[in-house]
Amino acid sequence: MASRSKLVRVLFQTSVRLSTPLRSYCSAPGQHSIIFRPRRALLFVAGNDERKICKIPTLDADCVVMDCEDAVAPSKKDEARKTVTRMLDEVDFGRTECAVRINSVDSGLADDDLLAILQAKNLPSAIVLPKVESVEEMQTFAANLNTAVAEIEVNPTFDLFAILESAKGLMNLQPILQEIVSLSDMSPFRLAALAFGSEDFAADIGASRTSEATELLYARQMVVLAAKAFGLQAIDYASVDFKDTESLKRQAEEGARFGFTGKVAIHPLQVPIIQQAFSPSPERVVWARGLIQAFQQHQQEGKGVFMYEGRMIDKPILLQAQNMVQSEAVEK
Ligand SMILES: CC(=O)SCCNC(=O)CCNC(=O)[C@H](O)C(C)(C)COP(=O)(O)OP(=O)(O)OC[C@H]1O[C@@H](n2cnc3c(N)ncnc32)[C@H](O)[C@@H]1OP(=O)(O)O
Ligand SMILES: O=CC(=O)O
Ligand SMILES: [Mg+2]
Repeated sequence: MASRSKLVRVLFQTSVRLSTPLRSYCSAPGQHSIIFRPRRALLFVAGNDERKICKIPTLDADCVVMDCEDAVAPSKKDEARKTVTRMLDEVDFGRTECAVRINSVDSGLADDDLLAILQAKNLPSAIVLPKVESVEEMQTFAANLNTAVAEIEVNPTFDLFAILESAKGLMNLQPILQEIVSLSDMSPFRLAALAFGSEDFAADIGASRTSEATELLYARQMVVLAAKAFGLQAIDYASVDFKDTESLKRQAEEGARFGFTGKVAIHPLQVPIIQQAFSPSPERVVWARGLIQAFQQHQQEGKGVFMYEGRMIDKPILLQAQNMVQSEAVEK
């Protein structure tokens, strides 16, 4: 674990380095950390699988996550780092945002991942950190990222997606999030999303996975609640049975109803199904717009509650309708 004094030293070194903008982000330069990005499908791909990475621009995913962690065998970690770094520079990902999942802090591999990836000229806009479990490892991550950034000539800022996938991580969630927010004041990252890692979580608590996912219910809702409390996007689990597209549709629609803003995809077949599930349907948007208008009329008449298309409407339902209209607007 990095001591506070080491962290402060590294932060100081970072703050005095050159800031010539020689590099760029691999998607949407200039939009980083300012504009809300829809991240409905986050398509994972093994970092050492060049053939699959080269297919990404044809798949119309909101976000690709090139993986250096569990999709990569221990003997291929170095190959994955080199391939990801090269792909960042060689592939035009078009509208698809680029993220990289590094190994967990606990693995001892995260430093080398960061140092390698930061050699790319087109840096990823987001870093995905798996198996987040403690305040101390977030301090180590921040110190390591600051050290790695100090080696390059630009001042990037990364969106951070933290994956919660253990009982310990979920039980420590609030202090972890508070620490990340305070570290991000002095570090080149901004926490943007929480993701739920169902497969590691099931292994951690000794659960058996089912298509209905009732064994994940409490943990998923904890992730959504924490994400909303901290103003973050919430990314639901990977449905690994990728040929079962009917179940995927049901699972993705359920995630959207729970308040998740997106979902992990592992196969191209899943991308359109997930993106559709996390987009409000045109009929719902028309319904929401009508409701908002009716609400305003009733407010002018001094009525807080009224009936609209057979349902009782009051302020919280107005807020839900406003969410729907807003999410349609950002996805355009
Ligand atoms: C629990 C977790 O940690 S989830 C996150 C980590 N897991 C991952 O990253 C896994 C990502 N997914 C994959 O690697 C693959 O989809 C697999 C291994 C599951 C199946 O791969 P394949 O056997 O090649 O599947 P399939 O033959 O159906 O693929 C159809 C086409 O889509 C491509 N494809 C498959 N998955 C992906 C992907 N994730 N990204 C881009 N292209 C892909 C294949 O290359 C193939 O095209 P090709 O014939 O031109 O090569
Ligand atoms: O990392 C993802 C998971 O499900 O585990
Ligand atoms: Mg995992």
